[in-house]
Amino acid sequence: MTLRTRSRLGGISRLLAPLSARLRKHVFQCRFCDCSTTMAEEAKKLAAYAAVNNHIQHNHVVGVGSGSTIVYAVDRLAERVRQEKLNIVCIPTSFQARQLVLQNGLCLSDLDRYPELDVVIDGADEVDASLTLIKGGGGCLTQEKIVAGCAKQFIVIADYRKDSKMLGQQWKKGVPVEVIPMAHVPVSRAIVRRFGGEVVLRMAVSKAGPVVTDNSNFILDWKFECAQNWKEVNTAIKMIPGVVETGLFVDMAKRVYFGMQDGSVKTRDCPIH
Ligand SMILES: O=C[C@H](O)[C@H](O)[C@H](O)COP(=O)(O)O
Repeated sequence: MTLRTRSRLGGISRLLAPLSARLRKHVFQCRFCDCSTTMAEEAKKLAAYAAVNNHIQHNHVVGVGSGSTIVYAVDRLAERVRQEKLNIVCIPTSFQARQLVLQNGLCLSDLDRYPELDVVIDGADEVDASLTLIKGGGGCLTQEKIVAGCAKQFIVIADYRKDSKMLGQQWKKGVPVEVIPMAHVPVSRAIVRRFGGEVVLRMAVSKAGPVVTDNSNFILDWKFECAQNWKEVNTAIKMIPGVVETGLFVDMAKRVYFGMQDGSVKTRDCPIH
């Protein structure tokens, strides 16, 4: 390394010195590696920690969502239970959530014993301006919606990539619809006939054939063409024989926490809750 290069590098590191560790990490990672993944993971963690810090209290019955963002929430929940000796009961929304609860040594229960929850924390694939959500990217929508429907507060955690004015802006994989296997063709045809777009049967990655949900059903992904009245669409799709549930969560979320790229957390509240 020449003296000139060394002095240039010294100048750069002096310039960076006042920046926070997180920002410095991003500056370097943005230039030299796959920083977008690191930033998104950091953003998920920020949102998850903020939600657990703000909404979980002693003696709460807590619904545990599914996906990659919820992993950070369960980490923080377990940390708070250990540190603050909180008495918390967890209701899972999927096989994955159940495993997370058990692996973190948290108290596992179910809706038979706790049909009313204090708070449910869950991720989302996309959130629009009025807090309508698309969920089910990981195939867990039905149990998630059941558990969220039993909660006094349904809190969503997401990174900045999920934040949209209108559904479909960010999330391009469509609305997941869980169906009884024998009905997947008629349901697909009925959705396209009524609402247009395209419906695809979700295929498994490390298994031959379709994805099979925790409830032994299939998932259709409806790639819609334009913005819709999501409340009406949700009701209409649910009326098609063979449909178990849709990944449209309308008027359910009370607050969304978005972890942002700059290390902040943005919240959006539902006007009707
Ligand atoms: O089926 C999966 C769930 O609805 C997830 O909560 C959703 O897909 C968001 O997952 P992630 O936190 O991995 O983005």
